[in-house]
Amino acid sequence: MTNLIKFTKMHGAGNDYIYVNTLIHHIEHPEEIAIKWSAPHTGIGSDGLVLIGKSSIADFSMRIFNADGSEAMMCGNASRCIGKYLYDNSLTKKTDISLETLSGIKHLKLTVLEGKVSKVTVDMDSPKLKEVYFDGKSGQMINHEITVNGQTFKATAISMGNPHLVIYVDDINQIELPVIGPILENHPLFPGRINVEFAQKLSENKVRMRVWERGSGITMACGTGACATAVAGSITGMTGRDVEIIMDGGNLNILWDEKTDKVYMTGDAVTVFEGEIPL
Ligand SMILES: N[C@@H](CCC[C@H](N)C(=O)O)C(=O)O
Repeated sequence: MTNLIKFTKMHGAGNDYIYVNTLIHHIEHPEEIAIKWSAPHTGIGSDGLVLIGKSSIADFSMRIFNADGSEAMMCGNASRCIGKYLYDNSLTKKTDISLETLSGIKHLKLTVLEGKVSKVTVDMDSPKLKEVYFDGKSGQMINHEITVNGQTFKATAISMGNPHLVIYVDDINQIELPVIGPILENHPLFPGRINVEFAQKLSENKVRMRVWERGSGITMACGTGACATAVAGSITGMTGRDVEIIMDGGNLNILWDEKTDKVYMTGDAVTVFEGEIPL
């Protein structure tokens, strides 16, 4: 008998994932399923697969797999969508939800409009600048010069639970993201690969950003990437600590709180459709 799996396609700022409630359906090999279902022509089409599950240390848990099947530690846009999924499907009545991720417990604050979640603020915890994810050495990488295809960029590495390389440029339209993105993702400085954000300051509190995601390529938005971009903007003196990040698929508001050192991300969460697919 065919095992039909119920899924929900959701997006946050255009970053789209397939969501499965593992309280109902067990997914044995998520790495393989993520590749199969994310394929645009032969699958459902998405930036990856997100599994919602139970947790012994938080209200629920999240696992996130990129379109190439690699598992990531954290996903900002998916964490907001999970908040919507849980509330809109009556899996919780809470509007403050704790979510276990591979990078720790995150706290979600839901805004409910006419019985449905319209936006979510996530406490993304403190950014880390000294995490060992580049070059096998610890230490900071702030405005570090990296040359790719004859172009030299000033890059800042930040972990928001997952690794990001943020590069501020004068004109983002001059950046050939499909060419430069994969080179930086796989640069020898980053043995674990890295997410790459190109950013252009529009004003003290507005930044245009485009992303090349590790394991998924160009996506319309990246929540952790938006947080890293705001933090990099602030530490390099480009922006303030309260910034709107404008991406291809939508905007996110990022606040890096001076008192607590925590980063708060606020944005939409949208249900696109529900379906069933054979495993
Ligand atoms: N789109 C995400 C991040 C997904 C994981 C990332 N590609 C990685 O491998 O670290 C977000 O919204 O944060």
